[in-house]
Amino acid sequence: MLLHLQDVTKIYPSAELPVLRGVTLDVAAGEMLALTGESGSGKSTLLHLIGGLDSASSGTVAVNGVDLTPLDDAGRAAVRRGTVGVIFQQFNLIPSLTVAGNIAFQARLAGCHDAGFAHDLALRLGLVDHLTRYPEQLSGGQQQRVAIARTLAARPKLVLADEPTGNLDEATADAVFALMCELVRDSGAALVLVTHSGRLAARLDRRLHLSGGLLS
Ligand SMILES: Nc1ncnc2c1ncn2[C@@H]1O[C@H](COP(=O)(O)OP(=O)(O)OP(=O)(O)O)[C@@H](O)[C@H]1O
Repeated sequence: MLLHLQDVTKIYPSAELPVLRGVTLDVAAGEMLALTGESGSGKSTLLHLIGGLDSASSGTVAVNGVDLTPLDDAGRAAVRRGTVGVIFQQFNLIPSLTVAGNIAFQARLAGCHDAGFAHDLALRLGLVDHLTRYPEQLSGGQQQRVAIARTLAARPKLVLADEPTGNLDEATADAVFALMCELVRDSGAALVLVTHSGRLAARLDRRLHLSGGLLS
């Protein structure tokens, strides 16, 4: 199993109640899953645990056969670099790098930069005329397409996307979402998508709902 969560709980030190109360989840290689839930239900928290950006209070989080729970921040980051790609709502591009530099950034960190593959992604995402521009010179939809290219250029086995089209108008969001799904599917990666949109969730293989700290 590419992703395996067993009885995962999360209690923030400053909070009285747990955000996650025993989440168990398996995601197979190549599977595309939507995670929905009310605001504050813990969707981003769960995604952060899967991506190794934070640690669980108890339970097991295993990515590609590696249990993240005993690892420190650096250990989790090492697993993430080689296996997991994250796409955020706010794009999170590096302002001082060009589009080409941003696309290559994560693949370089992961030690797998391939100029031909990066160019191919730029072509499919309609970015070849913008490669020498900087993020601030791009529209929101273009910036998110750069973020998608940057993530996929590192050839992750698992893509985590937190409201990736939440900052875009509906027409742009639909186009970017369709392109993201097509490219993730072609890459063979699995996708865990956090979304408020039932419409977008309906387009994926499987849907799970987070409520009261549990998945159903
Ligand atoms: N670092 C933190 N410290 C303390 N509490 C936190 C922290 N991060 C999140 N929380 C709390 O945990 C709960 C779940 O937050 P989370 O961001 O995971 O929810 P969400 O479902 O992603 O919400 P939204 O849909 O609004 O983005 C919320 O009550 C939030 O206030």
